[in-house]
Amino acid sequence: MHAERPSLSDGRGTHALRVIVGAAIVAERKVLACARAHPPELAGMWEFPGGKVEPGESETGALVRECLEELGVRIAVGDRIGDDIPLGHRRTVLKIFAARLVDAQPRALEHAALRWLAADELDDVPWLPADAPIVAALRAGPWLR
Ligand SMILES: Nc1nc2c([nH]c(=O)n2[C@H]2C[C@H](O)[C@@H](COP(=O)(O)OP(=O)(O)OP(=O)(O)O)O2)c(=O)[nH]1
Repeated sequence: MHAERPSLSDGRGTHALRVIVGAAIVAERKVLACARAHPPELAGMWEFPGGKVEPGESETGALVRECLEELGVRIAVGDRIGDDIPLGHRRTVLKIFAARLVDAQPRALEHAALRWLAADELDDVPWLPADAPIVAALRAGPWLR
């Protein structure tokens, strides 16, 4: 017997469910948006900082690690924003969490640029298409009020 990663069966075999986590970091009624530097097909599109949950890691743990790597900040992770978003044709979902800064100010260690956006500025940047429901939830919800 050995421990298995959570998995789903699709009738063609068993595949691990891959989870990408992202942080909607809110401060002073603005949310942090980050411009991707790579790969070329995603460069210039804006996203929430985050990345893949590695084997053995919690979703929250992955988000804290990614924000430290990408922005040089420690965050406190809050509630989910929106629902799971399926990404592409693979068994991958995107999950976004509200978060706040614990100490330092974010620096673009891996991104091309950072911007703090108020509710009425959310459309000022081209978000990755999958982020549209999250951007809509941020605009309608309590986080930026
Ligand atoms: N971090 C993040 N990824 C997003 C968002 N929206 C969205 O479609 N994605 C997609 C883009 C990428 O295909 C994937 C995340 O991959 P990534 O390359 O950032 O993840 P990672 O840092 O763990 O990857 P790696 O370079 O270490 O392999 O999820 C978002 O708001 N934040």
